[in-house]
Formats: sequence, structure tokens, C-alpha cells
Amino acid sequence: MPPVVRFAPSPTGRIHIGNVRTALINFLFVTKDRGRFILRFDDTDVARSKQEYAEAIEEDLKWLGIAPDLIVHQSKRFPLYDAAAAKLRGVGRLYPCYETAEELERRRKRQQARGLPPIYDRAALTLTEADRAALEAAGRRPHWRFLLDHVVVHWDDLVRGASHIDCASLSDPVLVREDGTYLYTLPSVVDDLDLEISHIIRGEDHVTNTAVQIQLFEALGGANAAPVFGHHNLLTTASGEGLSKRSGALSIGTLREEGIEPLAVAACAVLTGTSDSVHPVQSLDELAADFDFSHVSRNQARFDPAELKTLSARTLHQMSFAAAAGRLALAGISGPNAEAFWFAVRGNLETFGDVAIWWAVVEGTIAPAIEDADFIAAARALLPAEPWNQTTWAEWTNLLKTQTNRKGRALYHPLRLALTGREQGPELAALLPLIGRAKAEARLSGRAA
Ligand SMILES: Nc1ncnc2c1ncn2[C@@H]1O[C@H](COP(=O)(O)OP(=O)(O)OP(=O)(O)O)[C@@H](O)[C@H]1O
Repeated sequence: MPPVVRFAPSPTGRIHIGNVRTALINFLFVTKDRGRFILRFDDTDVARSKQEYAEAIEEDLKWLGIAPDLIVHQSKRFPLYDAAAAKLRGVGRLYPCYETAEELERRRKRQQARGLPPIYDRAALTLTEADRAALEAAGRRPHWRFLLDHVVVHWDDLVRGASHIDCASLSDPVLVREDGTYLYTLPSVVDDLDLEISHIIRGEDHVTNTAVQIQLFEALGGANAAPVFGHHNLLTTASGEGLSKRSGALSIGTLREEGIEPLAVAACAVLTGTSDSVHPVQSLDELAADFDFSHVSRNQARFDPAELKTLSARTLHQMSFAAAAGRLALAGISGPNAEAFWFAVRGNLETFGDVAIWWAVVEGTIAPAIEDADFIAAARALLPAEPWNQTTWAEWTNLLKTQTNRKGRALYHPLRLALTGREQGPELAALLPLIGRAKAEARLSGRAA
């Protein structure tokens, strides 16, 4: 059976590089085996979730090359959660509790003072029908806890290997609040069962939820209903701080606005914190082919925006024309010279937007900078006849070298300034035939052309 995975963000902000690590690792995992990738919005918290964030997350994933096979919103699936809660109540695994937050806090402090672990003491289980009726008559509304089995839960984690949690060391988790709303745990498991998720791959911020969830999977779906789990390390900022959608740090939207390449974001998000080097890639398929859970480190990994910027430029430097052509066309760069143009300039790009500068140099009008008028006049007089090709530059400058005795920077720099109006740039051997003789001659005469 091909794997089915999900990426389950809460739509409470723009996704950041850490969220994208999770999304991509899931996506790469199923890409290899032709499985399904489900985007599930954990939007049961209606106060904090926003449709505009959900749309932005879809947009950001699309920009990265992730096309979900299915998109679901938890806010539209409440009847499923109600049915699951009813089933748990029916088998005695969901019980009402009436303690207030203050009472629970006092109890925790007493336990700590006596050197006991601060876990819920299950006092509510001893309430009689009459006790409950009295509490409700006094205006108390229950919250509902899942009755854990006090056993050690084991799972074989895709990243962390053999893992276990002793559920006797945990409080029975609250699944339903006083106001009837659900905490994250129950809807998550209900949907994973309903959508037949085979692998839950997520950040290690969720490790502590796993044992509870495995018990819930079994309570709702029977023995062995739990999927395979994998918890990868988290990314932090360069100074080691955690990332949060709500703070907006290192959001994909910002990186995109800065002109960072999506494939560079993907490579950085996936390869940082693994034993593989962070290197440019040509496609998500290439990343997928090389991805291996055993390469993922157990430690948190720092994400360095400076490294991403360099990687983005390196990604452009090796991008094929086929990959660039659509975007070049959108920037108005097409026609018979487009491919030669791309190969001439890609090695000099910091961001893709820089193509406009060089397209103006070869196709538009620029103001030349004449540094050494006599030399430039001599160069103009020696311009070869067309047709021009990649060897024209060498022929022309060799001739100039012998005639003027110039070499190195003194020979090349004034020519570059006159022909491109810029101090630096792509190899002139590649640019010159694209500029063409008419423009070259005009620029060497000091005219804008
Ligand atoms: N820093 C991180 N590095 C890697 N994965 C992360 C990081 N932060 C969150 N994730 C993963 O992203 C997925 C979506 O998580 P979630 O929507 O809770 O994001 P969040 O950034 O923690 O959210 P919020 O700031 O809204 O609390 C989860 O699987 C989570 O493990």
C-alpha cells in the first residue's frame, strides 16, 4: 500500500522554515513511493485560525512545489469528533471532571511539596451521580479527560528508533474543554484514522503526545490502529531561538519577497540538521531520491539565513534553461536569444530578478561609461565584422592587445564599462554576440544604445 501522510498546520500565521521542513519531509517521503500527501488545517481554534492564513499556507506550499492530493479543514469535521467522543464515553474512556484551573494548580503545588509527580490524581473518577448533579446544579460545567491505561507504550520511531513512554507518568489528558470545544489531540487522531494516514511525520515538539495518541488510536480503531511515527529535529533561528508562526520569524512569505529561490528554501529546510551537506538541487525529486531518515540528526539545528542566500544564488547558477524559461518569459525575456542569454548570465545572478539588469544590457538601451576615450576609439575601429559568436571577444581583444600593448584589467575593464555600463558582470565572451555589433559600436562611440 502506498503511504499516506499529512501536514497539519494551524492557520494562525504564515508558515516558517521549520514548518516547511515538516511539510517537505512528508512530501519527499511519499514522492518516492507514489503515496498521498494531505494538507490538513488544524483550525478547530476558531478564535485564532484565519482563512487568509490557510490560503497563504496553500500558496506558500505551491510556491515550494508541493501540490497536496487533498485539503481538509478540521473546522468542517466536528460531527466526526462528536461521534468519537461519544464512543469513548460509551466505553468508559472519557470521564467528566469539574475542577477549576485554580483547584488543579493548588493540587499540583501540594503534590510537588510532597515530592510527588504533578499528575492528575483522577479524583473525578470517585464522584457519584449525585456529586456530579450537585456540581452541575451549582453551575459547574465538566471538562473531559481520556482515561489512560497505565502501561508503557512503545513505538519504533522512523528517526529516533525504539521509543517508549510510561503512561503512568502522565496526567489523563483533557480532550474536551468546559465549553465543549476540542483540544488538538482527539480531532487529530480521529482524522488520522478517517483519512487512513499510514505515517505521522512531524517535529519532535510532538513526541510527548505520541503515547497518548497511540492509546487513542487503539481505543477508537482497535489494536494496531496506530500509524508509524517519525519525529524529526526542529529548526531554530541562527541564534538558537525557537520558531513560531505567530512571531512571523523566517516566514516563507518573507523569504519569497526577498527573492530567495524556492528550491534553495527546500534544500536548506530539508538538509540543515542532517549528515548531508546543504547543497543546491535541481528539483524536489532529486531531494526526495537522496532523503534518508537515518541522516536526520537528533539535535536541534540552527538555520542560517546567510547560508540560504548563498545557496539561492548557487541554485540559480546551475539552473537549466528548461527550468528557467517560464519565469524568463514572465519577465519579458523570450525569443531566439533567450537560451544563450540565460547561460551567459545565470552565473552572475544573486536573485532571479537580476535578469532584468542583464536583459537591458543585451536588448535594451544603456548609457555607456567611457573611461579612456583613445583606447575605446581604437577598440571601436577594430570591431570585427559580423557574424559574431562566442570566439569574437577573444579575437577582438587579442588584436587589441597586440596593437595597444595593453593587457589584464587595463585592456578589459574599459571595454566592459563601455559595453555594459557596469563595473562587473557576466563573461563578455558570452554577452558580446548577444549585444551585437550595432549596439556595441554605438556604445563604444559613447552613445546610449
Ligand atoms: N521549528 C520547527 N522545526 C521543524 N518543524 C517544526 C517547527 N515548528 C513546528 N514544526 C512542525 O510544523 C508542523 C505544524 O505545526 P504548528 O502548526 O503547530 O506550527 P508552529 O510553528 O509550532 O505553530 P504556532 O506558532 O502557530 O504554535 C508540526 O508538525 C510541527 O512539528
